[in-house]
Amino acid sequence: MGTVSVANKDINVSLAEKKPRVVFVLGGPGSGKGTQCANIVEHFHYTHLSAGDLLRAEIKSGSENGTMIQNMIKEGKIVPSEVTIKLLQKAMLESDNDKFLIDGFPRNEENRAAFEAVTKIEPEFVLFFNCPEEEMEKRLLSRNQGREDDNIETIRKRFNVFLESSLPVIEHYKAKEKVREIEAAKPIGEVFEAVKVVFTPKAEKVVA
Ligand SMILES: Nc1ncnc2c1ncn2[C@@H]1O[C@H](COP(=O)(O)OP(=O)(O)OP(=O)(O)O)[C@@H](O)[C@H]1O
Ligand SMILES: Nc1ccn([C@@H]2O[C@H](COP(=O)(O)O)[C@@H](O)[C@H]2O)c(=O)n1
Ligand SMILES: [Mg+2]
Repeated sequence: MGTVSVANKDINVSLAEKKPRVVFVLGGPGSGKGTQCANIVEHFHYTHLSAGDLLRAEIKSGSENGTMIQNMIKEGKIVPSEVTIKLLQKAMLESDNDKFLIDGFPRNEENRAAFEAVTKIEPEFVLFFNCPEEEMEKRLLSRNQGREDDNIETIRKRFNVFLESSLPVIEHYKAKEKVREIEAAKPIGEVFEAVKVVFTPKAEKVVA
């Protein structure tokens, strides 16, 4: 695998030439996407790109888009695709890896269509953490990571956005038979056992 570095201005090596393998990781707020991605990275050597984390880093960097992004996150709204896709493209180009977990993206139809049009990348599959709202709410209210959107008012807005805008994206991929659904309202270790089955190549699966 060739090293791709935006810092070295190696602009001739495009994302298309790199041909990254992408898994979209979706699920409601607090369903455990970030927690399980950390386990997948450790066991299956993917690079984890959380769209939310990239947007929060952009705010901290003092970027010209920072205030707009911060306001959108506080309201639980989806940031324009152009901004998020640029951050994802940059992160993929800067990585030496060619396998990516894209967590929390695409969040709506605009995200999905724009990513496909700009990058020409189709996900290998979509990992969907299905979790009841009641459980997600409990987890978010005790997350304690100082996130400005982990308050009950914003959490309710995020749940609405998930139902109205993100579930249709999951339906889109279900129609293409690309969704691998995981029951996420179980202890972290049990959820990961189900995740492992999805990521383990068929030939390696032991028949009991
Ligand atoms: N299976 C689980 N059982 C109990 N708690 C969990 C489980 N998975 C994650 N958590 C906890 O719930 C909180 C939310 O998890 P996490 O940050 O992974 O969710 P997320 O889907 O990435 O949420 P968001 O969309 O808000 O970023 C964390 O405090 C995490 O430790
Ligand atoms: N594709 C995305 C992903 C996230 N956002 C904004 O960030 C917030 C937090 O995202 P998490 O995945 O960390 O929960 C989210 O509520 C959105 O405001 C986005 O705009 N587009
Ligand atoms: Mg997360």
